[in-house]
Amino acid sequence: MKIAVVALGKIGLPLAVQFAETGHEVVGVDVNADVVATVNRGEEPFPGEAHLAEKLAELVPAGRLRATTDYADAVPGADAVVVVVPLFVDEASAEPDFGWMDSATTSIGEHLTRGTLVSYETTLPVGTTRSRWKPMLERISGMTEGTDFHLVFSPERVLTGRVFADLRKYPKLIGGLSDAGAAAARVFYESVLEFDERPDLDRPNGVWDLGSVEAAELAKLAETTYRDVNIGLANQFGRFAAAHGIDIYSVIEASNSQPYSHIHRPGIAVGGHCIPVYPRLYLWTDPDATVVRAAREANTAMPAYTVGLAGGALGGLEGRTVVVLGAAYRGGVKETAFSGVFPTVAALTQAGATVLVHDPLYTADELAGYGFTAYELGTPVDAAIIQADHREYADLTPADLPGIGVLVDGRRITEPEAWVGVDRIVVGAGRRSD
Ligand SMILES: NC(=O)C1=CN([C@@H]2O[C@H](COP(=O)(O)OP(=O)(O)OC[C@H]3O[C@@H](n4cnc5c(N)ncnc54)[C@H](O)[C@@H]3O)[C@@H](O)[C@H]2O)C=CC1
Ligand SMILES: CC(=O)N[C@H]1[C@@H](OP(=O)(O)OP(=O)(O)OC[C@H]2O[C@@H](n3ccc(=O)[nH]c3=O)[C@H](O)[C@@H]2O)O[C@H](C(=O)O)[C@@H](O)[C@@H]1O
Repeated sequence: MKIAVVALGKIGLPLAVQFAETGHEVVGVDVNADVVATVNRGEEPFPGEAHLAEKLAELVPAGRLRATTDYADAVPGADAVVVVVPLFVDEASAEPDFGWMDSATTSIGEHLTRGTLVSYETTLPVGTTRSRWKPMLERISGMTEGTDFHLVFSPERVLTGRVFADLRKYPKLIGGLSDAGAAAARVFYESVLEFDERPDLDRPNGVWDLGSVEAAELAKLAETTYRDVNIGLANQFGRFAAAHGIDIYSVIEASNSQPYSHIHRPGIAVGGHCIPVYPRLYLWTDPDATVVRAAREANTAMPAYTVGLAGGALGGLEGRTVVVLGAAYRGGVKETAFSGVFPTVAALTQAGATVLVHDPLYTADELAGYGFTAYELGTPVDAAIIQADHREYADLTPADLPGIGVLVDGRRITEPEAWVGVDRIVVGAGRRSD
């Protein structure tokens, strides 16, 4: 098969590699010429994805995978076009911003030929595939979906950093506009993916046809909104527990020892371009979903609450020097989309603190690009707030942060024994040391 993968980002590039590894001819299209050039050298454009570097170094020189900025070089004659261009939510209006996706869809439509399966994998509001992509592709290509080409939605559910393992582990959900489209998608995904056995599932692991594009769209929004709502609940429990001298982590461990409880972890922020965003895509079509809205509010309140913990312990933040540890939205990922670093720095600055930011994955110049002043370990500070659970932060000691009086651990990754003599506060557990 000839396959085009549209967007060689943190998801699209590993997908292109996966498809090439299963013996197909794969061309990746990206508008970023630097990304294309890097891939064509057989190198990875971003760090952190397990096995990506070695797979690229093998597949690209062997001519099994290449990249281009030119849709005309990738889409015509393709058996399948897989689209993973990001969709954004406009911060001010809370409306989805389809800009990048519309542009990609226009380019695909201009070069689409008969017999191609087009599969959108980007997370979408329910109804988008049918009401937006179908008419757009038909108008631009001059062809008819269902007879000339097939259009399906198949959400991508993998976690960055372990994409290749997750592709084997999770059922591949699909939804078509017709039975024939769904059948074509099944044939395609069964030929490019291999699935681990999952005795824990009621159905065999593999391609799961959900019967409609809308059901497949909702499945992705449901699982991610569930995560946000669950974390929102954990954050409310955590705030209550800390106020009552209870360690929520031991409570959650106890509650989750029974099979019907899966309470997530409280923390300083819910970041990334997925979990904080998808509930808003869901709310866009179901504005009455009060549970979803309340969880969003509970989670967005956490950075200011966490800064308040530091301020309370220091007796005010005016004139204090505070370092925020972690610019990334979670540990081990070089990504700042909706990261808790932004509201945390804003709240500290507003309270009059001098704010520094540290992240092992970012250079001082990169941090300056966000308007942050970089912090070097070993420089005196009054307080530190752990924002991202980078592994390195578990090993920090007060000697790394000379003068530190207060540590607010927003991710509960430090051990109390290492912080004797420092006022250590864990979000969700307060000052308890057990
Ligand atoms: N990052 C994640 O953890 C996950 C993301 N997803 C889905 O994958 C989508 C993509 O996410 P990432 O790969 O992380 O994004 P990314 O930000 O890593 O990469 C996006 C790429 O799209 C390219 N691009 C923009 N406009 C384009 C166009 N018109 N034509 C071709 N390429 C274009 C950019 O140059 C960039 O290389 C997300 O919106 C989400 O729906 C799904 C599961 C996990
Ligand atoms: C494990 C999982 O299901 N992940 C899905 C998710 O991945 P992502 O990279 O966003 O990470 P993740 O969800 O762990 O953390 C988000 C934030 O919550 C915070 N977080 C997390 C867990 C918790 O208990 N508490 C908490 O505060 C955490 O600190 C972060 O700030 O979104 C992807 C996507 O839809 O595109 C899915 O494909 C993935 O399967």
